[in-house]
Amino acid sequence: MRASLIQIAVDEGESVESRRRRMASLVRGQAGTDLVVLPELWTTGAFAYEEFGSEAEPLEGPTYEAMAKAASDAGVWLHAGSIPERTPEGPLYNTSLVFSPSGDLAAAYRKIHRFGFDKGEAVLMGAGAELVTVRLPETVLGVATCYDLRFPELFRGLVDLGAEVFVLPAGWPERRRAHWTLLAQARAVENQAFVLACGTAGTHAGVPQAGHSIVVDPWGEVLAEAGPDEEILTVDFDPTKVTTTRNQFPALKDRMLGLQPPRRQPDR
Ligand SMILES: O=C(O)CCC(=O)C(=O)O
Repeated sequence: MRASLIQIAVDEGESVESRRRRMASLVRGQAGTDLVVLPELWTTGAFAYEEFGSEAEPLEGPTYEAMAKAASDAGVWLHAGSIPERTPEGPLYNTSLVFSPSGDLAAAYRKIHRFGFDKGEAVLMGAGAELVTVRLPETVLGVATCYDLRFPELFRGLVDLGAEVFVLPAGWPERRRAHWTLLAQARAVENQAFVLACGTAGTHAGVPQAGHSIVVDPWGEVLAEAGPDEEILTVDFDPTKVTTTRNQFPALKDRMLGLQPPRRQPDR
């Protein structure tokens, strides 16, 4: 399979509309690739909290329309990164969209772990509650977003649903780039799965972005890594390596489920 991760720069100097047009054209340029992956919240920037409300769109809004068309023009599976989704019932969500090569929506995933502790996304957006996988002809994708990378139990849940390739759009800050690389490799090794993690470049809301989108194989080896600037990272990988790795080193079969807390010792 061939995958392309489009690490676009999200800078304040460019309007959302211009970046959306530019992204659609970059996706159209990926014809011949099987799977294209975009970053988290690339219309506004993941740290542009003040833009979330004004730039939020319904699920089938302008980004959906532009990306559905770009996927079908290029004939690719497109993980279109995420949008700030406005819902009729009120809350915003950080929602990822996955399109099939005919431009149909194959899946939508609302980010489960919101970043910011007591501010930013954590207070402005609602939490998703459902794990999402997408079946491609060659493999099964497991979908997660940015801060989710810090929560291994989410990825185990995706493995239990059959995921072999984790696709993770992000807007990871430069300040914690070492964690990004380490956690991407950890999620790959512990789950014996591919990790395709696509971040942004540039600086928005005063937060320099890490870039360094990365593709890791089920043995934890880095197949490709971008630099800090805008870049399209293209990689060829063999999804059957997941089954081979899981058969040759069957650590997942040794999982001990349902571990109990320690029994209380009697007082002496
Ligand atoms: O976990 C981190 O260090 C970064 C997470 C983040 O930036 C996000 O989820 O938007």
